[in-house]
Order: sequence, then C-alpha cells, then structure tokens
Amino acid sequence: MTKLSVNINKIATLRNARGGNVPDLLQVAKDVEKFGAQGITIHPRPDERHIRYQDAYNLKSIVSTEYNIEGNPMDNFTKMVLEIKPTQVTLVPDAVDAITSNAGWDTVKHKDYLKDIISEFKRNGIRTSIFVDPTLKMIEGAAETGTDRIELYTEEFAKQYSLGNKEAVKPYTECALLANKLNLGINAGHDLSLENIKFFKKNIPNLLEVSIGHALICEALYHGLEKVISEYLKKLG
Ligand SMILES: CC(=O)[C@@H](O)[C@H](O)COP(=O)(O)O
Ligand SMILES: NCC(=O)COP(=O)(O)O
Repeated sequence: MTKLSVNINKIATLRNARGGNVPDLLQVAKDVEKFGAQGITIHPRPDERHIRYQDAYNLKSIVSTEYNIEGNPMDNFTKMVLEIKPTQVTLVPDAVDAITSNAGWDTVKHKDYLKDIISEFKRNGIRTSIFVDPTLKMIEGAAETGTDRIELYTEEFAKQYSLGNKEAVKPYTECALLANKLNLGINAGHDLSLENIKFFKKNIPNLLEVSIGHALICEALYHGLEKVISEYLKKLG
C-alpha cells in the first residue's frame, strides 16, 4: 500500500495572505486525516512564507497519522525537528531563497554530512528520508548515509508525463529497483497529481508514501468551485 501524505503548505499560504486564521491550518490537518489521508507533510522555509515554525509545533498534538517535516537541516530546522520528534524528517537541500524544491541531494559529495545528521535524527527515534534525483549513483550514495528512506524528486517525471512522454518514468523505476535491493524505503513527491499518480505508482515497486500538496490543493479548489458557487447563488436568489 502507498500512503498519501498531504502537504498543507498551500493552506498556510492562503491563511497568510489575509493575516488572520482563515483557513484554519490545524482544522484542515484534522479534516485531511478525517477524509482518509494517512499523513500530513509540511515544509517550513526559512522566510516562513507559508508554514511557520510555530505551526510545526502546533501540529504536533493535532496530527494523529504520520507527521512528516521536510526541509534543509540548518541549525534552527534541526533544533525544531529534534524538539517536535515527528514520525519522519525529510531532508531537502533547498537554497534559503528557493521558490520551491528544485534539486535532490548529491549523496556522494555530502555523504559524511548526511551520515552525521541522519544518525542524530535516528538516535532520537525519528525516521529519516532524503530527497534525491532519480540517478543510480545518488541511490547508492543514499544507502551509505544510513537513511531509512529516500524521497524520489518527481518534478521531471510530472513535466514529461504531462507532455505525453511516459518513458520518463524509467529512471524512477530503475532507482526504485535498486533502492529495494539496498533496503531503502521509497517515498516520492513534487508535482504528483490526479493526472499522473496512478501511472507513477504502477511503475514504482514498493512505493511506501507520496507527499502531495500543490496539485492536490488546486484540484480541491476546482472540484469544490461549482458546489460553492451554486450555494452562493441560492443564498442570493
Ligand atoms: C520536497 C518537495 O518537493 C516539497 O516539499 C515541496 O518543496 C513543497 O514546498 P513548497 O510548498 O514551498 O513549494
Ligand atoms: N515532498 C513533496 C511534497 O510535499 C509536495 O510537493 P508538491 O505536491 O507541492 O509539489
């Protein structure tokens, strides 16, 4: 079974646009779980433009499924994760000013750094995952860091799939086969959507979890729009 972890960054983006508490991030997290999702993902960024560090702490007592916190393990991020002790931390090598995640780790170049930080999280009972591009060398390197899982960075697959290029899943399948051999658990994320998720899952042996945010929230808006507009029209009629 592949678990669905819903990334709620976009809910925080919307809330922050007006400065109040609408939509209520904690209530959304509860509802996402009530509707069947098996996890909540957040990816706080240094400028706190969507998820704030305080949200990460507040969610700790709210999330009753799997709590996944993603980010670059800079000092304040690491301190926060060690205090919260979520189910899983996903390490992403973001630049401070990145608009969104745009690359996986170079697990060869940063092996010693990753080894140290991963062992600290694991000593604290936190499952670890590292964000990687779909290349065999990076999967081999990941296995040497001691991480429990990898998260396959799926932006390129999603882009190519939307252009009709289904072959683009091949490197992901090959990496998944290698990860299975090396006893690495497999997560995946970035730009996965209702359009591409079924095909992706079918081609990834033992896909444990996907984290989906941007597309899922956009799809929820589109699917809800007709209903909400008709309710307004009834009240105005
Ligand atoms: C690692 C990853 O692909 C997602 O966490 C993504 O980076 C979400 O972050 P934003 O919501 O800031 O785009
Ligand atoms: N780890 C990926 C994630 O949390 C969501 O990415 P996206 O669906 O917002 O692109």
